[in-house]
Amino acid sequence: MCPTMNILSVEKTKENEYQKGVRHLCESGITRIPKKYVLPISDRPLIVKKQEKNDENLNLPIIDFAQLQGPNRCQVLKSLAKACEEYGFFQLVNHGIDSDTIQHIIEVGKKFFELPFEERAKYMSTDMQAPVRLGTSFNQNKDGVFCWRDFLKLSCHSLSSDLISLWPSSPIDLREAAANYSKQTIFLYQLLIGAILESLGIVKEHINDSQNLKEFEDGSQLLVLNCYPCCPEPDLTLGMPPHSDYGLLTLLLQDEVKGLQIQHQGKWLTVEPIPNSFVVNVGDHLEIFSNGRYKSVLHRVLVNSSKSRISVASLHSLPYSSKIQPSPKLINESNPKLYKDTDFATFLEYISSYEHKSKSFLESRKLPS
Ligand SMILES: O=C(O)CCC(=O)C(=O)O
Ligand SMILES: [Fe+2]
Repeated sequence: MCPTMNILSVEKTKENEYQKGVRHLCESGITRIPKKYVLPISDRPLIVKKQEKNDENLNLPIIDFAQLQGPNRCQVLKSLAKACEEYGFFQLVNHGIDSDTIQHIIEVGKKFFELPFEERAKYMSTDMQAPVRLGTSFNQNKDGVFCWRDFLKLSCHSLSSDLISLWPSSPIDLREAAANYSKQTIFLYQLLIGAILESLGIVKEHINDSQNLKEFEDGSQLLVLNCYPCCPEPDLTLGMPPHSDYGLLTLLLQDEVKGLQIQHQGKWLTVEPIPNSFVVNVGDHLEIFSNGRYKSVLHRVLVNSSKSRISVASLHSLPYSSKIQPSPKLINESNPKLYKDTDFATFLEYISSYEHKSKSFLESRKLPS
């Protein structure tokens, strides 16, 4: 074999290995990260020293869900609107989902990623639309530099027993934990999106037939279990690159290990985990629906050398038959329409065909001002 062929086939073998994920890579006992994961200097995180740490920690606005359901609703709706406008993020406490349900999903997530590679590999797919998909990086079909994340995506669209039977059978209680978690987060989401519409001044009576409340309540749900293994060189890579979430709302559960950063006033700030809370963020579809009033904000994930981290993102979006468009209720002479209408199929094609980074989808939808 000629030397160039040899180099090419070695590179191809390495590429195939990286497709197997970060946990698989770590199991080989690496002490440095392969070049495939090393970001260009300008994209690397600046991991700050201990004494400066307080400056970059962020206490997100806190929304008390129990208060939202009580006599103080009006006041809480105002705080909700402010959080969605200024941060695009908030922490939700007193949400009513019991701590057993929460611990259970985190536990099965940890156990799943600890399974032998062959067991996990059954669920690998590079098809972005697969109902169950174990994958790695951000978009492993497209990413030039890989990020330090493995994930399991479970589609929860109309939670039928046929769908659940496609989910991993190991660990033994994964299906039960994920189905229970899905039901409870859908319920929470429905109450929360109702409150968000109300905070935008769109109450039930004002929702017209073309975009009725049911569309918001009956949308799709995707659960993403994210696993970020310990990384020997955390300042050279990221667990997730800067991105915004595509849907209406994301309910994120993180374990006690911090890593999530959001971009706020031009700075990357680390979100302090609060036990038993959700980090909730506005997605691209809600930014469009609100005609830019609520912000879908860039966020990314740092990794660290001593602790692996698990998070569970529950992504809620409109049904696949819907049009993604600014609410006519929020458009008037002083608030002209800022985004084009998009049908869901066009949107899905967009996210699977582009390297879905930064705010590129939103940028592509902006109307010239
Ligand atoms: O793991 C995290 O903290 C964030 C995950 C995330 O941004 C996502 O799944 O879209
Ligand atoms: Fe995200």
